[in-house]
Amino acid sequence: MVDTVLRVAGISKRFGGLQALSDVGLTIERGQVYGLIGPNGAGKTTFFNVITGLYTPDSGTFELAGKPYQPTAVHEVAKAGIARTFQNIRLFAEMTALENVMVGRHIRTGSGLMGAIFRTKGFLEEEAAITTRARELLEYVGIGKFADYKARTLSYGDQRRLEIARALATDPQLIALDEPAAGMNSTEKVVLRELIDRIRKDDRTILLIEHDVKLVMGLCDRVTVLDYGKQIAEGSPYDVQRNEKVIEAYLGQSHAKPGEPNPVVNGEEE
Ligand SMILES: Nc1ncnc2c1ncn2[C@@H]1O[C@H](COP(=O)(O)OP(=O)(O)OP(=O)(O)O)[C@@H](O)[C@H]1O
Repeated sequence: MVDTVLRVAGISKRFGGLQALSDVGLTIERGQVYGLIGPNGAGKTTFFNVITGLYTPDSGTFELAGKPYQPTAVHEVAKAGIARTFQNIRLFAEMTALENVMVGRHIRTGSGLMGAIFRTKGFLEEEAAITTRARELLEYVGIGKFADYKARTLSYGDQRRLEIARALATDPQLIALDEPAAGMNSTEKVVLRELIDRIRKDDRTILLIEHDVKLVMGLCDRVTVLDYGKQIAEGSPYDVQRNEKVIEAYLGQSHAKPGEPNPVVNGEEE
């Protein structure tokens, strides 16, 4: 049986005179890594911001794990089951790596403020469970040894992995990664790729915006391509790389000049 995690349809979003998204829709099945690509300014981040409740869309319908949801507030969307990372890393810089992950986990806990103030037995047990889970997740993403380091002291690649651990801590239906490889060197990218592969194998579902086309094509089961806010292709990486409209969209931008290797076809974009 096909198990759909995210189904969105007819998403449009306008900023003043600019149509940033026009009637965009996609369906992501459980266990898929789904890629969202497109030249600069195509609308990828706007799409992420709409489905995660940061921007209010002008139109669109949304369904998460078979239930309609309204992406009206970020915390509601997180509770509903979408966790995300950001293009510009957003960690609590002065908190430790462990504390950053614990913050993510608190979304799924119930002791509340009174429990915290009076340090009830239930609260203390819950905190212990949260700490254990947060440590496990830091190990899982490969930065367990930095649990007690302040987030700001971690390398760029490790901060990105910490963001992923924090997102996983919410036990999401869908984990949305906004350019996870941005600014990484090639060694860090290999490690990231292995991590995303492992997350998928552990039965998670991933939506990925990424500029590194090689990474997208190697990892994703399905890909949607946006250009000027419109969906110009959807399909397997193999088909999308050969789609005329996609090749044109990338050639038409600064990504590659005519006569130079096309990043979509050759998967060489950095
Ligand atoms: N808050 C906003 N207000 C006004 N215009 C916006 C806003 N956010 C995005 N835009 C515009 O919407 C269009 C789509 O931008 P968006 O950031 O979604 O593209 P993108 O595909 O993520 O680009 P990039 O790959 O460069 O990150 C761009 O023309 C951008 O300038």
